[in-house]
Amino acid sequence: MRPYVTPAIVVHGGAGNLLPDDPASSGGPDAPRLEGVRRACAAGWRVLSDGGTALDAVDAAVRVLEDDPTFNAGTGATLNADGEVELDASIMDGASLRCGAVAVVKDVRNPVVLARAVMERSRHVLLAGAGASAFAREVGIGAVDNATLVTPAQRARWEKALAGAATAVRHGTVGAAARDGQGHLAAATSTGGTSLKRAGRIGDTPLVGCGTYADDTLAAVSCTGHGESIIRLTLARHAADLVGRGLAPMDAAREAVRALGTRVAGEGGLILVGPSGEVGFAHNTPVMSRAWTLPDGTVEAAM
Ligand SMILES: NC(=O)C[C@H](N)C(=O)O
Repeated sequence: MRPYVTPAIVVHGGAGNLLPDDPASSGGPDAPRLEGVRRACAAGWRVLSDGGTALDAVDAAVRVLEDDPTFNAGTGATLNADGEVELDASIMDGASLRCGAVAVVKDVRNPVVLARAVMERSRHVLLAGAGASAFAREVGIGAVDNATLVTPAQRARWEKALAGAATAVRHGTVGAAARDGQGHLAAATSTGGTSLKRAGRIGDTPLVGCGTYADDTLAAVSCTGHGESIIRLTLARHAADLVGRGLAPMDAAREAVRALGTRVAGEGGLILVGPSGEVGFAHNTPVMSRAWTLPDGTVEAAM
């Protein structure tokens, strides 16, 4: 039996710009984005402190963020060029290296739950589109109308963007990485992708090794930012490898994000947890909302 170690969790609510119409622009500790990542981190911590697994903790934390309309995932996700929500998500267990992912899902409220079902209840790693929806129904995940995932704020942004009035590029994905009391790692990521993306576009989030990676011997990582750049660098695996090569988690996060900028001119950020439970995060965008726990369970948050 492995000795009990102090659990740790870190979550993010996306890297990007702070827009004037962003509720977080009002600043202060209660701004919705900070409040959201704090709540998600606390939800994950509750699972860990009750003796739950890292996998359950990242699942719980990401679900909170998917249900929070402030974030670009689940309800409140950004709209594609056709004005619809198309969701991507993935989850990975660092102990077994099992993983599951879904892409281009239009009718599921919590894509991270479906990604986990792909991991645990199918023979596959990644299901997309109509096939993912059919699988959701098979495992008892109910259908929601696409319109219920669209918030008035995102509809208004979409209309502005179509009219060419929106200038700022905005990313925003959600994710979590955790270590549990047994020392196992897990990570999960969920997104609506990039705004005005072509229908059918798939970003880094559901691609294991790109948007998400977890290996008990390396690190658990969740990425956010320009998906096409992140894919080219297989950023999550790259960051995990840096920890594996001996970099401290914070240094590994910084080095991986530096490479994102210098090698592929990509914008984004990432969070990670190393095997020791030390967390790391970095971004090269103006902001990245994030929250993490201290060993006593206190939640810290920053933009
Ligand atoms: N919001 C994001 O972080 C975007 C996501 N990485 C994607 O490209 O799909």
